[in-house]
Amino acid sequence: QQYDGGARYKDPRQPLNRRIEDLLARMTLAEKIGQMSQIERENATADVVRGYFVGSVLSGGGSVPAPQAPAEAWVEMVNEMQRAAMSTRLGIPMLYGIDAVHGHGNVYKATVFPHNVGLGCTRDPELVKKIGAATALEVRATGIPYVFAPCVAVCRDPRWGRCYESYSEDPRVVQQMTSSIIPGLQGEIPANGRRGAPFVAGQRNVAACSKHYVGDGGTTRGINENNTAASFHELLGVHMPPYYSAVIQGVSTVMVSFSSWNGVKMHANHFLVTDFLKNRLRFRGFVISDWRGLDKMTSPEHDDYITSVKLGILAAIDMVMIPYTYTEFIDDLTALVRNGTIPMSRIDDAVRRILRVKFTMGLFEDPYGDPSLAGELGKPEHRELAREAVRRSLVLLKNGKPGQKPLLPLPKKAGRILVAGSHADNLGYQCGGWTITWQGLGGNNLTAGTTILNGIKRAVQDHGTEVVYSESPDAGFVQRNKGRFDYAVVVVGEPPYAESFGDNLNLTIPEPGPSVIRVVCGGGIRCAVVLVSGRPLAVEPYVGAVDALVAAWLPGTEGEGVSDVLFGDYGFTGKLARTWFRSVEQLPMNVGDARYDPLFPFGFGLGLETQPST
Ligand SMILES: O=[N+]([O-])c1ccc(O[C@@H]2O[C@@H](CO)[C@H](O)[C@H](S[C@@H]3O[C@H](CO)[C@@H](O)[C@H](O)[C@H]3O)[C@@H]2O)cc1
Repeated sequence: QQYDGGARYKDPRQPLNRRIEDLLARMTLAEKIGQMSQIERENATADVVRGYFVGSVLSGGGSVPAPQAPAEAWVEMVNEMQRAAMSTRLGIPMLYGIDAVHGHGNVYKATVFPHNVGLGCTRDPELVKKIGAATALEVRATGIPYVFAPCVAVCRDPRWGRCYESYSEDPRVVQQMTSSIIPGLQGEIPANGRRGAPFVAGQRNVAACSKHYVGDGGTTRGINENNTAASFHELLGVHMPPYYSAVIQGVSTVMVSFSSWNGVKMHANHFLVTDFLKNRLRFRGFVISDWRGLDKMTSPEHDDYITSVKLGILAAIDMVMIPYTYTEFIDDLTALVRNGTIPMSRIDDAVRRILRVKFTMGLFEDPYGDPSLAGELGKPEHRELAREAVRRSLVLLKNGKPGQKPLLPLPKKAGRILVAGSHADNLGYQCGGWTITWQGLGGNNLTAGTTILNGIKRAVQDHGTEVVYSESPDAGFVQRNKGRFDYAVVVVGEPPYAESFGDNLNLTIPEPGPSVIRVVCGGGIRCAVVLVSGRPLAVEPYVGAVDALVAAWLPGTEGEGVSDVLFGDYGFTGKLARTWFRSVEQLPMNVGDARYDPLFPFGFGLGLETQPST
């Protein structure tokens, strides 16, 4: 059927399902399988996008058009690929996806918000919704309409390298944040919206992706991509609740986990993907695999690949993230359909879901990035929001030794103060993984932001206080000068990491952190220790020696949020969203467990009122 602008599916006045069915009926098998293929941007030349009818392109962690690429370069890159997609016979726009783990973290000069482990401590859904909206604007500033966020993992063991991507060990906190970040990213679903239907409000919002379905945070000893041994009841009670919330909020896509449930790979789990997510929860967006998720179904990886393709597509994965081996995937899936192993009805279900998301989000009407949004990237209002999130995420674990007055809030007016530690003046360390590169970086040149030391200096600059910074002062220095310092701030913690590179069985504070704590705090200077980490660490050996202890998590680019609270311009309001263990031998140990003997329990956090600046 024609309308004045061409085929019915191109007419935005047509009902959604009529557009979907009209387009589907026109598509060849090659065009359908192309829609199910997501390739890495490195391979997405115009010829490949056009020749394989590619439906989606992604940036893997750290995959950028050029180092320190500005928003305009991102928009041009995405639009060039889109022009190729729009030039195909049916002109189906491609969907560009990227991670937004803590803001638009891959992108130079984007606002980097606190990682989820800190946001969970705010217990502030409205704040998290605003972060979603700001993130959507920064992602759109680069011409991208789709993010692989939020991670809605319920991390049950801090030995997991991705625990910082999880809001909490408590599914209710994760649900609360999920129900906020998704409408922040996608926009609020309409009151009369169809349950489970994907929703994106407009061109200042992005399609979201709740991940990694399901049980990614429950693996044995927190081993990344490993097995989650749990009864169906426990899976439903601990790991599934955030997906109820995500579907209710109209999440557009769900990403399947690399992990297994009771020995069955999630990427091959028909019961949980089809029977439960699609049929029981009525999820009507599309299910996407993780990076090379079909390859990783077997050990060794990619062994008997065509069987993995069969199992994954029949489990009901709809779009496959095949960064590099897209020709093999396309050939294998084509063969499986041609020989009847995979029915065309399964392919049509996948393509309907993909088209439903693309039509709903207006991608056919607005396929290209909007250069006028470039100013949204890293804009001051977003940085102020991030600074507020840092303030609200800090958790005060100790303040004052027995019989002594509390150290915090620190007086701005002091003769001389010492700032020490590897994380005091290191923007990369305070951002953590998934920042500019997949694994994150050290140093202060990776992007724009303010370090914790910057914040301390600015806080005291008008009060005649001298700030002495020494990353790793030796005992002699401290002994010679201890009488000259009113107090010290010691900032230590973990270096950046992502995924399996962060798996850690001992969870000790990495050196030189403990040494600096011992030298400074044990050297007779009153000290506040600020811990920059993606999770609770083994701090019991040091708690007695310090005057104050603050969990800052991974605060991101706005380090002044830490000094705002250290000096009392704002109070401490954060509450632990994770149990703080005494010893790793206790793990896993979560709130509600019969055996529960934490150093600091779930929900703990000392309060501290603000004080007039002195
Ligand atoms: O050199 N090595 O050793 C190495 C190892 C593993 C790699 O594998 C790859 O590295 C990353 C960067 O290339 C990719 O982002 C993914 S991660 C995956 O990708 C999705 C899209 O980014 C995210 O939404 C998911 O949440 C996440 O689980 C993969 O792990 C790459 C290199």
